[in-house]
Amino acid sequence: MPVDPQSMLPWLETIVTGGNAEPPRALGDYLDAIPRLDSLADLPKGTAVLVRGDVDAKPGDKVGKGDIRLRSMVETLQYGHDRGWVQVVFGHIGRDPQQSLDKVAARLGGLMGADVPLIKGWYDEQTNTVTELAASRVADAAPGSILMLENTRAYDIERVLWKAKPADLPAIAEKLADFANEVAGKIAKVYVNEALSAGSLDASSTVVPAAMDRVALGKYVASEFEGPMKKCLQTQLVVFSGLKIDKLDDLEAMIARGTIKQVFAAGSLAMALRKAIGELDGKDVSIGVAEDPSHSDKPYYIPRERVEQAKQMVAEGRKKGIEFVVPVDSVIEDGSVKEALEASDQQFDIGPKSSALFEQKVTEFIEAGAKGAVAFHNGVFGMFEDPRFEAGTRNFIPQLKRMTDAGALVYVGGGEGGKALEKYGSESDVTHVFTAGGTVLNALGSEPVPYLVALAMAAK
Ligand SMILES: Nc1ncnc2c1ncn2[C@@H]1O[C@H](COP(=O)(O)OP(=O)(O)O)[C@@H](O)[C@H]1O
Ligand SMILES: O=C(OP(=O)(O)O)[C@H](O)COP(=O)(O)O
Repeated sequence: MPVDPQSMLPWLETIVTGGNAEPPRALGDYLDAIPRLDSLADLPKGTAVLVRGDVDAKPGDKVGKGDIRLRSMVETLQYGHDRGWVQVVFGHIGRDPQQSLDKVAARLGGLMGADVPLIKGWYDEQTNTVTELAASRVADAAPGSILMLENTRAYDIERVLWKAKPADLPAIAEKLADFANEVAGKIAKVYVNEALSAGSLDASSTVVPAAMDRVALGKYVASEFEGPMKKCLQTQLVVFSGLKIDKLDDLEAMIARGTIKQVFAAGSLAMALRKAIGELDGKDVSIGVAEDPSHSDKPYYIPRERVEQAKQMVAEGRKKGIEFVVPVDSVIEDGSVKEALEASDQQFDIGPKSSALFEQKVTEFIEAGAKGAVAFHNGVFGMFEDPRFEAGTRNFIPQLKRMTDAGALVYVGGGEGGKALEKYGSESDVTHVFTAGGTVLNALGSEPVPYLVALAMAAK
């Protein structure tokens, strides 16, 4: 059904405010509201179906390399192929709008044992229309075909919601409604989301469903949310690290769920927590340049309100018996190790005493009876791409294996944490590795996953 700009506006408000529901809906509520792939079993042969695909991949020289997200789509695409649907896979690759999906289309073709032609120039931003070329390629495709549209981020409209505030929405609602209607009118009116990692506010994930007659969750995405993701909602031990301080919101939401007993933190989060713990215990802890307002434009900067937030989290957490395990030393910019940072120091990794402390705390977790306990690991402990700052991350990966071997269920978020596991250990060291980073944090943390919000609305 075409969507008009008046109904697009509240739709967009819901998307950019992260659900906007009171009380906020839980992951399970969104999942219950969205049909699964089997609900489309009655679609006749030849039906065009848009598949929002997890195409942000870097296929290596052979199958199995860099294509895990593409392999995650195979079951859903095979299902549609067996029913003779014309499946049109679309999605983004990287953040550079010039990047092409040609290698991705070729690898997907290899995985499916079929040619997957890539349709370039499928949208005209001047006229805000799907091109005739793209429309006719889809209309003329034989039943069972799989086609791919070129990188959705080649078009500005795909990214127009990224920084949009509610006040900006009236001015863009019409254009986005036109976009959704064009795609529905000229490509397909049925939509499947099989893109676990597509967690940003891309129009292909959050706006196009508005004009669809029917939507469904793909096989892989549904099973990841229903299985491992729901299991992670019961985490007892969480390891959180990385550079993004807004992960503090996600950590707070995870703690609020009430199952967490131990928090291991490194990176920026640990800086905020170290400062907070120091202030609560009456000690003056410096976190170096991370608290220097002249660095407020830097990614490692920790605004004062984040320290206040961390203080509240620690104070309340301690009352509930939650243990916060934070670094006791840091590797700074020149590669040396310091226990107390000076005002001009920037930390790039945790130090050896911290690694020993983390190992000791994992031992305590195991000795307390880890069997069946859930551990969730996200991020990296330092700038691990540089050998001078990799030791903290490298030393912790074997701790994940120790927990797994002791019977714990260990889950690792994709993104950098997943890369570190691949580099210093192996997937078999843990229970499960997600093929997404940001989406997992959304699902477990403070904001709902935008595409689940969109699909739940579309399903209504
Ligand atoms: N001190 C640091 N601690 C953690 N990560 C850092 C640090 N300095 C730089 N980084 C970089 O930040 C990236 C990871 O941060 P982040 O984006 O928060 O994690 P993720 O992508 O897993 O969500 C890595 O590329 C890492 O090299
Ligand atoms: O690789 C991705 O996410 P991830 O690094 O959170 O796993 C996705 O393609 C999302 O990418 P984006 O953060 O550019 O939207």
